[in-house]
Amino acid sequence: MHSPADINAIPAANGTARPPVRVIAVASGKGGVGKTSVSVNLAMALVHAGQRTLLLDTDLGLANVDVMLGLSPQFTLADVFAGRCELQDTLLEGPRGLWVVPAASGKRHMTELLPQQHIGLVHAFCQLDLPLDAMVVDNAAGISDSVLTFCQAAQDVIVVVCDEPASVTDAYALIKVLSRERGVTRVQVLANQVNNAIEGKQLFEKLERVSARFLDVTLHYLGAVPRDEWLRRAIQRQEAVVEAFPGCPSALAFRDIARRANSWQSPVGPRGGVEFFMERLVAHGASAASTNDPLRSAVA
Ligand SMILES: Nc1ncnc2c1ncn2[C@@H]1O[C@H](COP(=O)(O)OP(=O)(O)OP(=O)(O)O)[C@@H](O)[C@H]1O
Repeated sequence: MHSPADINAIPAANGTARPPVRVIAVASGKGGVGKTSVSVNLAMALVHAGQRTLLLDTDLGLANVDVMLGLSPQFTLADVFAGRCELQDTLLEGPRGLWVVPAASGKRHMTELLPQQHIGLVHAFCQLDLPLDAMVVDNAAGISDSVLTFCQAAQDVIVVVCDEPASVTDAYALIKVLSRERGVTRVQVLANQVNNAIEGKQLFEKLERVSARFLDVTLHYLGAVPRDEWLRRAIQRQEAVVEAFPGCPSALAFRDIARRANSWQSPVGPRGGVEFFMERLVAHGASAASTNDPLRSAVA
């Protein structure tokens, strides 16, 4: 395993300078609000917009990106951590050349990545020689260390919220921890399963009011995805709705959101590829590790 300091010594696989990859972390606090649907469709919509995109499933407890896309992984991230394969072996090619790194479903003991595993992941990604413009990270529900570390390392965090009291409360809890404990100053809010545009905006305003009062974070309204029967049908068909039913309301909303994400300021960093994100991941994972139970780290 590599220490955080070693990471700077890891060369890009082909030694050439590449522009930094735009990394977008998708999280929600509460489960079941549509985070994976958003990740899958945003990634697919970015591909439609000409962005070479990788979708990384980091939900090691209840992974389902591959199921949503009808892909059959032979290996998953869990196999990488167990030393059974290289990260390269987990790569799946989805529709239109979307790259997918699946996680493993039902591994209850793997719901949390240890700091060393974060570092191992960094090393593996630095060796992965994929030409990429964007990476979408589908996080687990909740506010575990892994979720916080992935969000903190990404250039942008999308918090998915829907019109249920628990969703709003949990989204606020996530934003609060990201802001207070991880120094995140900017969060994109996406309202999912809304009945109309006004409902989406009101949901955002509710979160914004309370955040502006108590937190040092700026919330941006990324937009709303309507509650859409076509999206459910696409899930049944194991396809992204932007692929299966490109003219339906949710697909149009996802395309709009991808357009907006494309207009965000590009990341700047001394190194290219995914190294920018990965170095941040290691730095933040390492600082989180220093507050962790040393016994827990020692058994990794
Ligand atoms: N915009 C939408 N319109 C209609 N149904 C939706 C929409 N978004 C999500 N759903 C429904 O909600 C279900 C849960 O969505 P999804 O699996 O994306 O949520 P999640 O937040 O990732 O859940 P988990 O936390 O369990 O991973 C989907 O199976 C789908 O039926």
